[in-house]
Amino acid sequence: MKALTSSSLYNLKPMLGSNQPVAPATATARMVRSNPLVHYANGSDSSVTNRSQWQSSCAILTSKVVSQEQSKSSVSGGGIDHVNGDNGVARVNLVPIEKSDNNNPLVSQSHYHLQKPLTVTDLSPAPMHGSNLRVAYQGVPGAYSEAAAGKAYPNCQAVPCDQFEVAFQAVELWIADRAVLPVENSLGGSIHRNYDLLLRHRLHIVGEVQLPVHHCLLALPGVRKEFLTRVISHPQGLAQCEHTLTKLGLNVAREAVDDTAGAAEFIATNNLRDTAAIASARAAEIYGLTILEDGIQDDASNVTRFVMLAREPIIPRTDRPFKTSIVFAHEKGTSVLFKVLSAFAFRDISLTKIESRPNHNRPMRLVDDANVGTAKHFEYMFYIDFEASMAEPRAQNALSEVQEFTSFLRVLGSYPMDMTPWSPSTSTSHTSPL
Ligand SMILES: O=C(O)C(=O)C[C@]1(C(=O)O)C=C[C@@H](O)C=C1
Repeated sequence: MKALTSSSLYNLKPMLGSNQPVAPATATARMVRSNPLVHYANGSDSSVTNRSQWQSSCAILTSKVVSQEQSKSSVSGGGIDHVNGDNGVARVNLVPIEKSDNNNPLVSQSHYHLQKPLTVTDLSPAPMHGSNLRVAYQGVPGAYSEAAAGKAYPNCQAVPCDQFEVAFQAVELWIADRAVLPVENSLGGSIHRNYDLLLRHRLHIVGEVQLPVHHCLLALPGVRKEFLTRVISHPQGLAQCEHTLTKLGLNVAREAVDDTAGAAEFIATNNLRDTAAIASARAAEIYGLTILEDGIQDDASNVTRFVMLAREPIIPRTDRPFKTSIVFAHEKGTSVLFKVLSAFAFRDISLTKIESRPNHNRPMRLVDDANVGTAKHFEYMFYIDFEASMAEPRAQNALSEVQEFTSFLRVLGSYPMDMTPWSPSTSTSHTSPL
């Protein structure tokens, strides 16, 4: 499958029907009520979806839309006649039900679904496993992100995207159902860009996976290490193998590319006999390269943590360990951090991650419940992951307190923890069922 690019997403819009963006049904869902929603003042908030796609997927829903202007425009195609705007609420007309064709099981089945009233089961979150789930990831086949998609959603359809931002947009535009996003590695640390993207988009974290990352040095068949003048990979791949490359005597140029498997593909496509790639054994298989060295990560227990993103949050539970991710800021500076940490310490809630991202010169537009927006300047945005479910009173109380200390607080998601024990990584070629 060809990787999605931002221009291919743009080209897809007219094909899907209307190219008018509209907010998804839960775009305004707030887990901590009366909390301001964040937008970038420069209008870069791209939490949009395709109107006709959205309408055809949910025939009997109403949704708050981005603006009255958008809600008033009529839509053609997608099986919905038109949408009326009224105080920012779009009413979706019901799809007319055609005469039933009892000889055609598909037609009669779809009518059955249209006529059947919604039940509690219909409203429960989509199953974690399902062969129909389309999962967007950054990279090309053979990338670790593809393996993470397969670990999170066995038998899913993995959708390659050329950039992380495109993976977010693929979900927002209903081209994919989930996106999988690397956020931190045990050797290379945080993948900062993805924290910024989590803030700028309105997707929800619905799960996490820890993927052991087992790197190989790949080259064209017949190439020996002595021929190499260059090693290419994703910056994280290069960082995770830095010392081993030096130990192997490979003091050659190191160049960063978009993803590890893309590096392998680049060597194969351009028949580069002086270049090696750091990538997975599966990438070697796909692009016809040989493995010069196996397991070249600097630490055997090299693990990358990925989060899964969806348009809707999942309902937090207490029957298994959950983690919750939040982002917060205060316009009066960073002294708030100590108070926030104490809200968790006081309730014995363990933190598994703290990240701060500078936010200078990026005013943000916060929207309150009355839809009134104000521009705020935050010097830093703080991200925290803590080990508790939003369904637990202690987590709810901690967040109420955090909300008192902060000018901006958003729950990015409350989701089941990946409890897989961290063990030395083995080859990832067998971990991906894709
Ligand atoms: O390039 C890939 O294969 C990816 O999936 C990206 C990525 C990352 O961004 O950290 C994922 C896992 C590894 O840590 C190396 C690279």
